Amino acid sequence: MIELRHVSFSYDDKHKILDDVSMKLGHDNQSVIGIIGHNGAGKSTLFLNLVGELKPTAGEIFVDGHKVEYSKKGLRNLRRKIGIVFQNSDQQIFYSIVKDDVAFALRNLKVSNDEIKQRVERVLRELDISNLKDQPIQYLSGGQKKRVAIAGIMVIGSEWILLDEPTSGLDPDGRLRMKKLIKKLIANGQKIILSSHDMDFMYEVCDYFYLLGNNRILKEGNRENVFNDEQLLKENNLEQPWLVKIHQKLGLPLYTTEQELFAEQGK
Ligand SMILES: Nc1ncnc2c1ncn2[C@@H]1O[C@H](COP(=O)(O)OP(=O)(O)OP(=O)(O)O)[C@@H](O)[C@H]1O
Repeated sequence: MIELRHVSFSYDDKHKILDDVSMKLGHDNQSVIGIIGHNGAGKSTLFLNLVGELKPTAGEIFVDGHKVEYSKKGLRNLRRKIGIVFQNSDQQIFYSIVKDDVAFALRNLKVSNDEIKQRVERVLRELDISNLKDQPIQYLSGGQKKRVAIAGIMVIGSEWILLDEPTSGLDPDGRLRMKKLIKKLIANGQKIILSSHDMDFMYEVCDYFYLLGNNRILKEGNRENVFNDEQLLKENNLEQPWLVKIHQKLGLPLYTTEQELFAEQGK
């Protein structure tokens, strides 16, 4: 579990971006946790605090009961536990060739060359991008770059993976692949924290939600709890997922996926 105790964060002295935020991420064995909130609500800032790229200006973060230490060693340990895939894949490209880039973190963690080769090949296969192995990253499409960035995190095998806007810039096929990938990661025993403005995607994929707004957690809970509150979503510039709209407006049961709806209603 990742626990935030009274965490505050500001980039400057004037504005608090996170103000006394307490969370117990994964407290009830949730495997995909969604962070939602309007533009500028502080989702990315929260993520950067979770991976130790930013240090809370007040409060503390605990991972599996251990307080996060901001020493070199403490941060190295944290990176083995929590990996992040940034919204903009270009932010995490370190080498020009795909296989070297994916191997980057493992080299830093002093993993042997043989093991690096094996792990990189396995992850590229899992992501269906083995054919890109020797390609220069600069010539890849946005969706392909995203998969390379994810490979670079998956290869570490960290327990937690943070995905900041994983569907931005993806076409419907890319979005579907992302859903499948998340399922695969969960099946591997990994846990995901997701942030996205794509409410339909979030609704379907996550099993617990935090709504961030006014620098605080305004609401947390399961699908039903969070997405049935139309007013709160509106106040936070968030759209209700279409499956929730048809539930509320047409009186249909609250389905989790489109497949579930069509299977039930088509009977
Ligand atoms: N490096 C920075 N220096 C100063 N202010 C920053 C910095 N990064 C973000 N901010 C500010 O912090 C606030 C929260 O930004 P953040 O990127 O965390 O929000 P977000 O919820 O991820 O937004 P979005 O949905 O648009 O991605 C915004 O007001 C933003 O302008």
